[in-house]
Amino acid sequence: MTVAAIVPAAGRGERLGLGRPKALAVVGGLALVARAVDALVAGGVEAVVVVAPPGDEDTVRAALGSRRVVVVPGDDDRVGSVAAALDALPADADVVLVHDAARCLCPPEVVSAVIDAVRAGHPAVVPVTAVADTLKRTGAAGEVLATVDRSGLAAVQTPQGFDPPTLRAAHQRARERRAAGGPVLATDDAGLAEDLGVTVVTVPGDPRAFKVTTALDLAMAEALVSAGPA
Ligand SMILES: Nc1ccn([C@@H]2O[C@H](COP(=O)(O)OP(=O)(O)OP(=O)(O)O)[C@@H](O)[C@H]2O)c(=O)n1
Ligand SMILES: C[C@](O)(CO)[C@H](O)COP(=O)(O)O
Repeated sequence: MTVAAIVPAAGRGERLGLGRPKALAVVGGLALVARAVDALVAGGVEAVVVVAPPGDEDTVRAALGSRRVVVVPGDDDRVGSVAAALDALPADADVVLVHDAARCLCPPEVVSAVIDAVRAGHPAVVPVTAVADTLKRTGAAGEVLATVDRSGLAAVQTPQGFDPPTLRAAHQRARERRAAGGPVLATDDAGLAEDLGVTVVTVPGDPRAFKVTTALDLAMAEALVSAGPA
């Protein structure tokens, strides 16, 4: 039995604005995608499928160096990119993680906690952190409509863990919804599993698993790597 992972790295990184795919941005001398793969392997992942921007597969392979990964081309959105990797998973995988290349500093302990929870029998697992800010619902003109009770809310990170049939069924349902002209509203894989009626459980996430989205995030990642192990 194998612990496998899909690393969606096919985004264009518009909000980071480097003019090249975000997964190829470098922190402490290593591309984000290489750091994300290393974190997964350190946490117990044995086989990795990286999803590259179509046309940039060789550049992504070069950034990954000698790491033993399969690289496949992605799609227009994250859901499509993860789906594009499903057929490249090892046949004997009993756990599949999906981990954003952009969450490049995820501690290995988070990875292993997600794997352990799937192996304990949970079909879908997400790492979460507490929400620190007050949350408000706003209207079209930016006016505050209501204050949201944050006590029952959590911020969701990756890696998200699944038993393979659950992840495949979740993406099959998403494909069917798209084919029928309906929207795919989920912004993560666990959301697709929820759409199937699967109960998703949580494990503790970690602030270091933040998603590099903007230039400030990239600067924070660089500072954390320069500061050394926390
Ligand atoms: N078509 C896409 C879009 C996103 N992703 C991946 O999904 C993760 C989370 O996406 P996000 O942080 O939004 O990355 P980008 O889409 O690159 O960012 P932006 O929205 O700023 O362009 C990233 O690792 C990204 O590479 C992907 O594989 N395929
Ligand atoms: C999958 C994710 O990282 C969980 O928080 C998040 O939903 C990705 O969102 P994005 O808009 O594709 O960056």
